Amino acid sequence: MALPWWWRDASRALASADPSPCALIARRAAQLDAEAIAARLATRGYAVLDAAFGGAVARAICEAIRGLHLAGRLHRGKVQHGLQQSVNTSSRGDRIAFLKPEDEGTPEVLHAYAASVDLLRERLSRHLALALRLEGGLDGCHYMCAVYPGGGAHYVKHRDSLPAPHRAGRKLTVIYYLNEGWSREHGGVLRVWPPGDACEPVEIPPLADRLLLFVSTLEHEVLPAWRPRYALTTWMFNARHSAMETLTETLRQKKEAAEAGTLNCRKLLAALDAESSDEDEQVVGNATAQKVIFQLLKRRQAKAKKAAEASSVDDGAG
Ligand SMILES: O=C(O)CCC(=O)C(=O)O
Ligand SMILES: [Fe+2]
Repeated sequence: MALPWWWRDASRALASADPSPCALIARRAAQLDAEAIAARLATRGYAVLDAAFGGAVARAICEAIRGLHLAGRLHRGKVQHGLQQSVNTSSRGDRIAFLKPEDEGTPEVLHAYAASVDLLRERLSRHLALALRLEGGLDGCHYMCAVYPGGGAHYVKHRDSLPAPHRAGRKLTVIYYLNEGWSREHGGVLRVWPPGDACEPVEIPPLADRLLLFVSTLEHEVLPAWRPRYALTTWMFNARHSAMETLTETLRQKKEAAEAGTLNCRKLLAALDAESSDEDEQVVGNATAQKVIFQLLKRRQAKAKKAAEASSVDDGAG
């Protein structure tokens, strides 16, 4: 039976069409040499891969992030102090958004990228030397897109994870750079300090289609960028260490709050004894107020007991 004319035309068109960025990502990701990347990370602490997914993929991802930026979905990057965060533009000038690939609003190409990087994580986590180096396996990924708007936006020297003896959850930082036509005068170079004291930093310009992986405890810094600079960052994490890190920090904060409460309580009681009312109401938290009331009740009880004893002595004397 002869095929209809449209069938022949359609199949020709399909065969000649460029594969979509999503298809390209999946294809190229499968070709990445995870074994070689893992070996390099285990020995040197970082690995740079150029022409990682192809220029078309970098362009499509860059467009998707630009779209999120224009739609107001990015916010100022925050500086982390334990579990607390604050905006500090002199430390960090980027605009970021954490991506949840499962969210409906996530562009398809970012979804495809996340799926492929997650596959790379699985393959990297089978490498024993790397697991030993990271003191744990790689259980999942968190994704963040970032735009440095130019005008000297930078990120001061920092680590994404605390080094030993801490066992932080983030194990590997993986950055896909998206900047076509980037040149020296645009700045925005990433400096990474490889392990070992004597090492000079390695300078990595954020060139389009470059994939950089490094151990998250390494110090690094983004030099001032003079043109908008786009990147998509993934943190590969160990689930048990992440949970322990959160728990340790929560306990530390609770202890700190309790200590501050005890101090406030002493100050308040001293103020009560001195019958002064200079204390700033703002320093009194709920827990502190409870402690103060409890102390007052105890004092009242002690006073009442003393008075009762005194009156029974009086009665006896009468
Ligand atoms: O974009 C980069 O090159 C690094 C950014 C960075 O260090 C971070 O977001 O923690
Ligand atoms: Fe970082």
